Amino acid sequence: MTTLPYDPARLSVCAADIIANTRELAALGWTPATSSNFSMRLDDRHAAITVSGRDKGKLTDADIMVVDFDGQPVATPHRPSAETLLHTQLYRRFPEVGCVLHTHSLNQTLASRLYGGAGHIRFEDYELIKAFRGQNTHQTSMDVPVLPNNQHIPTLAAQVDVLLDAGSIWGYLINGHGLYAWGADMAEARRHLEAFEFLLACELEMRKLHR
Ligand SMILES: CSC[C@@H](O)[C@@H](O)C(=O)COP(=O)(O)O
Ligand SMILES: [Zn+2]
Repeated sequence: MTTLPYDPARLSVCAADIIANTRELAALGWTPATSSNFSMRLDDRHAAITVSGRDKGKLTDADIMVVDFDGQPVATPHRPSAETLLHTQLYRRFPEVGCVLHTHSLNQTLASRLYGGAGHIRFEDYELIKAFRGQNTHQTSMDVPVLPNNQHIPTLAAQVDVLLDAGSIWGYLINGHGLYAWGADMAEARRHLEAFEFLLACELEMRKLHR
């Protein structure tokens, strides 16, 4: 009998959490056409992550695999998400990060295109800013970075590292692509993801209203 380098019971719990949440996010239309990827920390060297190319609205246990923090598959023949390094860099850097969620909603994609030139989108004086960990007033502003898209994920990851060096953030947009958000656990990452989505929708509506 081979011993796995991670706790299979923890993998089962994380897989169930990822599957349930991903199904809800897919039902909202935030994961079109097999896009998006999701992960949870298993321990200080491993994460559970979605297998590449799967329909994120119909995931089963067979669609969740394990990678190490170099992004390499562990004890599985499956291919991990093409964007695995964008997940593992967060687990590697921040021991407190327990979950990373990446979606491609219409609002996220549109906002990334409209604000890609500026390089960020600013949320100011919204009550929902308090949904982010560490924020306790609406009387503040928060800049969400927008990175240029890149099919070479190590290059993208290096750009994200520069952002992470510059200050505390809970997510970023990639131009024409989507949003990455994270948190201590699934509940916090989901809260952050939903707050980003709502605030991006507000900014897009404000533009339509010419405010
Ligand atoms: C199907 S287009 C979207 C992909 O290129 C990618 O951006 C994505 O989010 C999903 O890739 P995946 O490899 O399934 O994790
Ligand atoms: Zn993507």
